[in-house]
Amino acid sequence: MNLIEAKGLTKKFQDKVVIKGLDMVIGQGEIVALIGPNGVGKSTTIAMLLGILSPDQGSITYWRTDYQQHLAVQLQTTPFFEGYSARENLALFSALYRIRLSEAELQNRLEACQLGDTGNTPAIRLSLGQQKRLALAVTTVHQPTLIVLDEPTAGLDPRASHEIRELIRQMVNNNQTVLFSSHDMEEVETLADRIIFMNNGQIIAEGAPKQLITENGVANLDELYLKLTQTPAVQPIN
Ligand SMILES: Nc1ncnc2c1ncn2[C@@H]1O[C@H](COP(=O)(O)OP(=O)(O)OP(=O)(O)O)[C@@H](O)[C@H]1O
Repeated sequence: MNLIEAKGLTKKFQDKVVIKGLDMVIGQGEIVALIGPNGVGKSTTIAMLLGILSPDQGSITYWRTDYQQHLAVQLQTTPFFEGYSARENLALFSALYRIRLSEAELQNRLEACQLGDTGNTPAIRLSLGQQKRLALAVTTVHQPTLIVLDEPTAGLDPRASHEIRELIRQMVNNNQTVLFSSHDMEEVETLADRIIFMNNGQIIAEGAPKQLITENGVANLDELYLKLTQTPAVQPIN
């Protein structure tokens, strides 16, 4: 089943067309990586898919009409209530979603993201890796179908990044779908089932990491990235 089907999306800011007739499908249970250089339109595309921004042209079909209640979005900033502990933050976010979690359920959720021992620590005092894990716990407290993550491991050390990737894999094992953006090609290669590669407001390549590597005759995704984003060499004048 497809969760999202977008067709012919176009978006203009002032006079500049930043998304140019983009078609995109997100299937249930996938981990999809949206990649491409800075400023090519990834965030604009995500904002349109989430219904935050209207496309100037094109259409988006969702798997259910109340799709917004079954979405989670985690931006790079961590959205905690200052002065409250990790556990209290989780309880506050669940209240926002009108979900009542018992003390035992709160503890289970904290343990699921390796924060079982740090529930009483003020959220903003946690390490960056712990904060990112808590942010995942609070943004997914309502068990959403589709989770959108903006550079989920940006700024994290290798172990903290690994732990976030494990949480993302657990979500998909739990029948959730993840769409994430990243500039870390090694991460994309190990995590994504499918890559959507954008450049200049369009999709220029799409497929499983191994398939794209083979099709383009490159050794890895880093090389693919360089190949697909290279500017044409200046032609000598004869
Ligand atoms: N609200 C806005 N008003 C005007 N221009 C905008 C607006 N939002 C985005 N843009 C422009 O649209 C283009 C695409 O921006 P977008 O943020 O979608 O790129 P991106 O691929 O997500 O970049 P990054 O990887 O740096 O996050 C950029 O040129 C940006 O300056």
